[in-house]
Order: sequence, then structure tokens, then C-alpha cells
Amino acid sequence: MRRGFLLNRDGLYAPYPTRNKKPTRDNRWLPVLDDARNLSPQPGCTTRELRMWARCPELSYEQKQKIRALGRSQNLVFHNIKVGSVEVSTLLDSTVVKLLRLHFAAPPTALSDAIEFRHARDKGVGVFARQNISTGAILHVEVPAVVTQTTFALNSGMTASEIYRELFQRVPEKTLPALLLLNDAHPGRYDVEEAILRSNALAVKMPTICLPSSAAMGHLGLFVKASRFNHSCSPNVIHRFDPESFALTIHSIRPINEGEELLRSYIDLNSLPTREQRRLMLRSLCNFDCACERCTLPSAAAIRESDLRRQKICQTKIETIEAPLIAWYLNNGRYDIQKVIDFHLAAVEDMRVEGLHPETYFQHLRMLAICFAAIEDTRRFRVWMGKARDVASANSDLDAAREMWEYIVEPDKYPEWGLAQRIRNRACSSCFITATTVQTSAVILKDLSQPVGS
Ligand SMILES: C[S@@+](CC[C@H](N)C(=O)[O-])C[C@H]1O[C@@H](n2cnc3c(N)ncnc32)[C@H](O)[C@@H]1O
Repeated sequence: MRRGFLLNRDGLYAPYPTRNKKPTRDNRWLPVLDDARNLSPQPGCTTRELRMWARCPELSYEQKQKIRALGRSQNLVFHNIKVGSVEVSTLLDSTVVKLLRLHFAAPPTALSDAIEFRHARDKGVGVFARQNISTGAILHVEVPAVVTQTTFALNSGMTASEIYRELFQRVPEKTLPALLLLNDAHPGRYDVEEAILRSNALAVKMPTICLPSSAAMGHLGLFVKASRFNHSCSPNVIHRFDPESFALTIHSIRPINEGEELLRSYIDLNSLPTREQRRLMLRSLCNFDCACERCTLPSAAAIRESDLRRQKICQTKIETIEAPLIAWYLNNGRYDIQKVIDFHLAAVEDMRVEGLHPETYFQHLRMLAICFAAIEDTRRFRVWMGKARDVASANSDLDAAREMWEYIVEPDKYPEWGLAQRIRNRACSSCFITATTVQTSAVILKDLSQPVGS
């Protein structure tokens, strides 16, 4: 092996090892040696954290079993995959390789000319909208350059660094320079390949079966362009990886104005409601201090308010979202439906201010659509059903989105249309249900979609 030179991100030539002859891209199994106790440092998790995780005395019996099984059952192979005209360098368990399709499905098409890559102030490169974008649009589609199992036992005689280097060396020459120019969030701490993986990889979903094997350890993908999306604690895009097409898609989750930066979240925002928690996680995982709009609010009071709002959003359970409407129904509509509407409007407003779209967001939209259908308010029914439909299409639930569109066109076909009047008629004819006949919310909601009296 000799050392070659590549132009780095500062425009300087940096040494990078290249081979005299073309590197092989044939399958190569990692040998399994006896000592299977060490796990690889996990990209996206510091080595220290991982060591603590493996040694942690409080680790449950199942977790310890999983780590041991990982070491024993691991059967990793370097395997280059052809996805259309793109070649992907992977390190996968052989069970996963067997589950991959021979011919991948065609990925969806991205909105044309919707994004551009340019300087994003002190965050380096970022991605920006070139036009006004509506919710649910597909903004970017990309096949990964590298895919690796997230965590693996170091029982092959190779160090983690050597494994990552081999993965990079199997990347086609035309792609490699762009990969090597990706951001290094841990300068000087790791070898270049490991640093780039740790700083830029995104979680991807491989086809897996439920085995207590290394195949169940999760996977990471490295993308030349998708890695350039910066983080925000109030993101406007999400990413999804479809193993059928082996492609990642980036979707808008709210309307975006021309010139706005497109931002995804690097962390699970639903489990980290406070600014302090989010910043700690981003510092330990990604080694930067978040400069997003929610983390740089101008005063301590504004930050406290934002934390409280987020805690409320994160603590709301799907079941409690349905409760006010159920109470209204069980009380034969005597209770003012405006209170139900106000409850949902306040929750949706909190989510708008915080730029969060948890699972409960869709439920609030649905409840608002039901309320406005119940009082036959066509305009507002269309608004909220339209928003719920946007969420369904952003989640690729096309059947639900189509059905919602039909109700937007013909609101009176919606099962709850005129429900308030029907309940009043029912109450007058003394056939009323009282709160003492409390059923489970599932049954009541099913009942809500039946015409009253049927
Ligand atoms: C995956 S890269 C994103 C693309 C990167 N800006 C580039 O130039 O390639 C992650 C890095 O971007 C920067 N970054 C992303 N989001 C940020 C944020 N909210 N606040 C501060 N820096 C951020 C940090 O330097 C971080 O290490």
C-alpha cells in the first residue's frame, strides 16, 4: 500500500492511503476468532459510552445475553451491492445479505429543482429550499455509498478502524473523494473513515428477521448528499430508508418557504423535552452545541416556557387525546363541543410553536376534523382534514390520504357529519347514553363512526 493524496475540505492536499492495484470488491467474510467480548465503537455513540454499556452492572440479563449472542453469532461479510447504476460498499451479517432483493424496486422521484447545497453560516454546508414547498413533498432521494451494521463484536483480528477503512476502500473511485470531504465532528480523535461515519451516518433499515444475532443490531448508512442536512430541534424534514429500493428519501413535514434551510433532527425529540437534555445528547453523540432556533431563544424565561410546552407535548398519550370528544359524546352533546375544539387547537398551536410533529399531532388533527364534521362546519372541516391528509401522505399512507381527499371533496359523506344534531335528536327521544355506560375508547370511537340509532 502506498499513500496517495486527496484534496480535503480546506482545499489542501491530505494524505489518504490508496492501493497500487485496484482494491477488490468481491465478498470477503470477516473471520470469527475466539475472543468475542469486545464490541466495536459504535458510530453515533462514544467508545466510552459503549464500554460502559457493555460493562454496566445494571445491564439486564437479556441485554447481556444479547451482547454475548452478538459475539457468537456474528457472521459479517464485506459485500458490494449494485443498486441500479450505484455500487454500495456494505458490511452486513450474512443473514441480512440473503434477505436483500436481487433487483431493487425503483425509488420514488424527488420534486425537481427543490433544494440546493450551500454555506450555512457557522454550521458549514447546509441544504436550502429553492422554492416554496408543501407538506409531504419528497425533496431528495439517494442510495447510500456505505452501509454498516451499527455495532459489531471485534472478534475478527481487525480493529474497528481497519474495518471502516476497508469499507471505504471498497467504495467506487468516483464516489470516494466526495465521502472524504464530509464533515468531521471529532477532529483528531479518530481515523478519517471512522470520524466521517460517526459524524454523518444516518440510521437505515435493513430487512431483518427476529434472530438473537448480530443482524438485529441496527444499521447506518453514509450518504454523500443527505449527510449535508443540518440538525434542528424543530425540524422541517424527516428521512426514511426503504430496503425495497435501497434508497433514502427526505420528506417535508410542514410547509417550507423558498430560501429556508432544510433541517432534520439527529436525535429523538420525543424523549428529550428540555433544552438541557437535547444539548447534552447532541454534545455527547455529535460533538456540537446546537445553534437551532429553539436552543437559542433570547431569554431564560422563553427557554423555560419552551421546555414546559415540550414536556406537555411529550407526555400526552394517544388515549387522553380522545377523552374530551368521548366525554362530549357520552354526555349526549350537552357539554359544549367548543371546549373540545379549544383543547385540540391549543395542543396543535403548542406543536406549531415548538416545530414538533409527534405521533399525537395526527390524532389532534383527526379530532378537529371530527368536531367540525359533527357541527357541519364545511370550511374548517376541510382545513383540518386537509392537514391530516398531508400527514398521511408524508407518512406514505396513500390509501388513507386518498380516502381523506374524498371526504374533503364531499364532506357530508364523512361518517361523523352532522353528529351533533343526531346526538341531540337521540337525547330528545330519551335514548341517551350516560357517562356511567363507559366503554373503552376503541369501542366508542368505532361507535362514533356509526350513524346514531343504527
Ligand atoms: C452531518 S453534518 C451536517 C453537514 C455539515 N454542516 C457539513 O458541512 O457537512 C453535522 C455537522 O454540522 C454542524 N451542525 C449541524 N447542525 C447544527 C446545529 N443545529 N448547530 C450547530 N452546528 C450544527 C455541526 O458541525 C455538525 O458536526
